[in-house]
Amino acid sequence: MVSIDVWNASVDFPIFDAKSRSLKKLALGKVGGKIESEGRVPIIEALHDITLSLKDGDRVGLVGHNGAGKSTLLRLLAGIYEPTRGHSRIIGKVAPVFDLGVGMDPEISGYENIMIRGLFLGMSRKQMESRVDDIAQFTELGDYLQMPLRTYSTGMRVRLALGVVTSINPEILLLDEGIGAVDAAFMAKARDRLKDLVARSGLLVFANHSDEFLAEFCDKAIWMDEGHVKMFGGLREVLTAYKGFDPFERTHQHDETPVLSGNGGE
Ligand SMILES: Nc1ncnc2c1ncn2[C@@H]1O[C@H](COP(=O)(O)OP(=O)(O)OP(=O)(O)O)[C@@H](O)[C@H]1O
Repeated sequence: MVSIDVWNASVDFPIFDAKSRSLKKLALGKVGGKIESEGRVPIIEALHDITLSLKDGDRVGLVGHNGAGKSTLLRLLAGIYEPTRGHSRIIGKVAPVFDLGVGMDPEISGYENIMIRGLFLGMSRKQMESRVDDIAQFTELGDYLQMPLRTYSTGMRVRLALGVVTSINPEILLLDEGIGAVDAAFMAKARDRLKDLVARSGLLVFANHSDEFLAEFCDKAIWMDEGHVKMFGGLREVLTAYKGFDPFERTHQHDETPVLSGNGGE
């Protein structure tokens, strides 16, 4: 059984090359973590005193303003960052999908990149060999798959990356935004694969600014604010508190299917 537990965890980033004058300006800003500048080296407190318990079957959306700590929290949950203070325990194999381009080599072909990216996400060579035709077909990239990745457009790269990501069998799936940049028809196709991917994942944490995406994949949510967990609960309850209105309200009485009234909280 997979699980992630975090106890009173904080993540600090000391900034050795910051200028004190620009720091004063930053202190007036609304976004970002808390900046402590009393010592000689300013420290950004990206996460502060986080306690969380996630278990098998959890489908958790992650919301919050820019710089609230969502990406840093995902990296803590992935075991990429160790807590500066506090503890974390991750049971299960993590597939971190933070940047669709990570693990891709521009100089090798699309086919070779499918293999490399799959291995990077924890699959074996054999598993990837059995999936490569299906992935190739999904991407609709045809002969381009034999060309080096550097010849691809942004949308073509995303197609390739989405093909690989949606083919894996993750125990713990951590998704950061960036699942965009493809045309609408392809996105509709990718959504079905994403749904299947989430269904076979043990545990999902998904940072996204779109209510629609969150409603499709998650039933719980964490609201991050200035490095703190401001709220952790049911998706609807958390989104309502975060946005100041209920995004599912219009359909509540007559229909269980949510019709959403807007995107993002920013
Ligand atoms: N590598 C780093 N070095 C220094 N500070 C960092 C680093 N990564 C994040 N931070 C700081 O930590 C805080 C949280 O950033 P994080 O990227 O986790 O926010 P986020 O909620 O994912 O934001 P966004 O929605 O804009 O992507 C911010 O104040 C940011 O400046």
